[in-house]
Parts: sequence; structure tokens; C-alpha cells
Amino acid sequence: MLVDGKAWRSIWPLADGTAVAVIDQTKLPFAFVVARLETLADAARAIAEMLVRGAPLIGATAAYGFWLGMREAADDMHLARVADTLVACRPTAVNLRWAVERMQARLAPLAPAERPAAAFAEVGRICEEDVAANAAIGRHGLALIKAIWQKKGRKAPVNILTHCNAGWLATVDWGTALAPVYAAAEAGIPLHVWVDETRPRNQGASLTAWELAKAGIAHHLLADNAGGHLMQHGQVDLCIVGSDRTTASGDVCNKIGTYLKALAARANGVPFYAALPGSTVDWRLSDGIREIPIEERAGAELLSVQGRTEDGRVLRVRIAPDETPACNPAFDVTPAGLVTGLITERGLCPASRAGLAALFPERAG
Ligand SMILES: CSC[C@@H](O)[C@@H](O)C(=O)COP(=O)(O)O
Repeated sequence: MLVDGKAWRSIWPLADGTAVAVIDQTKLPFAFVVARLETLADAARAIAEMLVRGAPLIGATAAYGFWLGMREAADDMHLARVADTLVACRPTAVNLRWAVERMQARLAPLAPAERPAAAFAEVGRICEEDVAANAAIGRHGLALIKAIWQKKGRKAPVNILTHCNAGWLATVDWGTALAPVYAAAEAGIPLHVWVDETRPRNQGASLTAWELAKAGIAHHLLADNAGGHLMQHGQVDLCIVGSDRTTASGDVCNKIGTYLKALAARANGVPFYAALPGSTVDWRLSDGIREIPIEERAGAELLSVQGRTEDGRVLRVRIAPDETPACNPAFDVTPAGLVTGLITERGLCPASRAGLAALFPERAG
């Protein structure tokens, strides 16, 4: 995507072959910093400490972690160690395991000497496939937004509510939930995006708002609790969220708070869509609430907020009494019954086993 006139992806290999570069998302929106990942440990730390985040980007970073790891040692024992190290970084986004299994399947049959080059080629394919999938999600979601605009008489902007960050920063490029927004903006459809702040890490405030501001797309930041009120007053035409793991039966796991938005959307007759590539579907699972591992993050994230002072210092300050502990589940599951539909690279489908199987027959088994 363009940032101040220059095209960026969220991850790329440096031309001199020494490292992988990522945008350090812990620094946004206050600073645009590019971080170098030179070792397997760097890649693992970038995922665990959320310099990179978002399911597809976590998968791409893990794939690059294989390349970096294979440069350190490429024997079978190290290959297994690389996989174990990366899979342990974050538990919920299934794209991580998907990428690790794909890299292992590609590299395991090869002689160690062939593995670094093969890893580099395979991660290149994973990244290009992600970009193409998200562009296709954008095209399919554009049709949905266009239909709503036409229903509104092609006059007023389409108001879209989104949660967390499922924009280009969460993928290699384009994003999932925001891909249709970018496609619609490019097609000249007037749009306005309601951006949930997304406590506790505020990915909406710091990343989605930043992306939309850079793209010149009209938006407002919303307190996490405001969406239901706006839906009651007809100010939301459509919700689009991303997904970190979607079961074969269409249950959507996404950033904590997504479920409450889906409940409010259902109560108010607002269409609620999740946008995701096929790599986010976990075909082994059918009961998202019971089967998807939900990441529990440190209470410190919730007990403090980060912001910039008027004189430009970035500070983290505590917001609760010193003796108060916090419970901080990072994701929740929206049951398929609350999801109007899924927007995938192969088109739209109902959030159901039959809907997904019709689009991905080769994976549904
Ligand atoms: C496109 S990735 C999934 C996104 O929809 C996003 O909402 C999300 O939950 C990411 O979580 P994060 O904890 O920032 O990695």
C-alpha cells in the first residue's frame, strides 16, 4: 500500500540477502520504524512481542523464520527445532501452524544443503499468494459494498464498522477486512469507516486509523462500547472483521470484542461479515468455542495504556489501582449463526460447513 507516496508491504527480504525487514507495529502510529530480522530468534521474537501481528502476517513471518533458521543450520534436528520454536510463539492464529506445516512439508524431503534456497523460494510463494488472496477478497467484498450503496440510492456514504486491525499491516498487503474498503474507495464508492479502538492493545486506534488516514479514507475512532449504540441509530450499514481462525463449520475467532459486535449487529439487523483467506480456516475444528485455543495475554496490557504526550514523548501509564489484577483473553469466538457470511478469495459463502466446502472442496475433505 502507498504510505506518503511510497509503496510498502508489511514484510520483505532485503535485496542484499542479509535479513528480512518488517514494519515494527508496536511503534505505530507515533513512529514508522523498519526492523531487521536476521535470525530465527529475531523472527520468533517479532511474532511473540507483536512487532508483527495479524494472522496472515504471522504466517508469513513464520515462513521467513524458516529461511532464517535454515541459514543457521539445515539438518533434520534443526528443522524440527525451527518448527517447534515458531509454533510456540502465539497460539490462536492458525495461519502460523499452516505456514509452519507448509514449510516443513516442502523442506523435509530435501537434502540439508538445498533447504535454505528452497525455504526462500517457498516463503516468496506464500507471500505472493497472500497478496493475491487479499486482492481477491477485496474484489468480492467490493461487490457487497456496491450493492449496499445502490440500495441506499447511491447518495450517502456506506458506513462500515470494523474491529481490531485487519488491514494491510495484518497481512503481506491489502488486508482482509479492509481489502474491500480499499477496493471500494478505489472504485469511487463513498465510504466512511467506524474504527473500534480495540482495547487492550488498541490495534484499531493505532493501526487501522493510521492505515485509513494514510489512504485518505473517511473514518472515526470509536470507543469499543459505542458500536451497538450506532447500530441502534442506523449509522452502521455493514460490519466487516477479519479472523485469526475460522472453523470448518464457520465459527469465527477474532480479536476480543468481535463477538459483542456480532450480537449487536444481529439485534439490529446489520449484516456482519468476516473476511479471511483459505489459510485461516482450520479444517480440523468444528466447535470454535470449545476447540480454539484463546491466547491469554499479560494483565499489564490491560492495566495500562500507551500514548504520546503533547511534547512528543511516548509513554505507557497505569490506569487501575496497583492492587488490581487483570484478566486479558485476546480473542473470542463468534458462532457461525451470528455471521451473515464469509468473504474469501474464492467468493462469498455462508458461514457454514456446506458454504466453506463449496468454495474449498479440495481442503474440506
Ligand atoms: C487479519 S488478522 C485478524 C484480524 O482480524 C485482527 O482482528 C486480529 O485479531 C489480529 O490480532 P492480533 O492480536 O493483533 O494479532
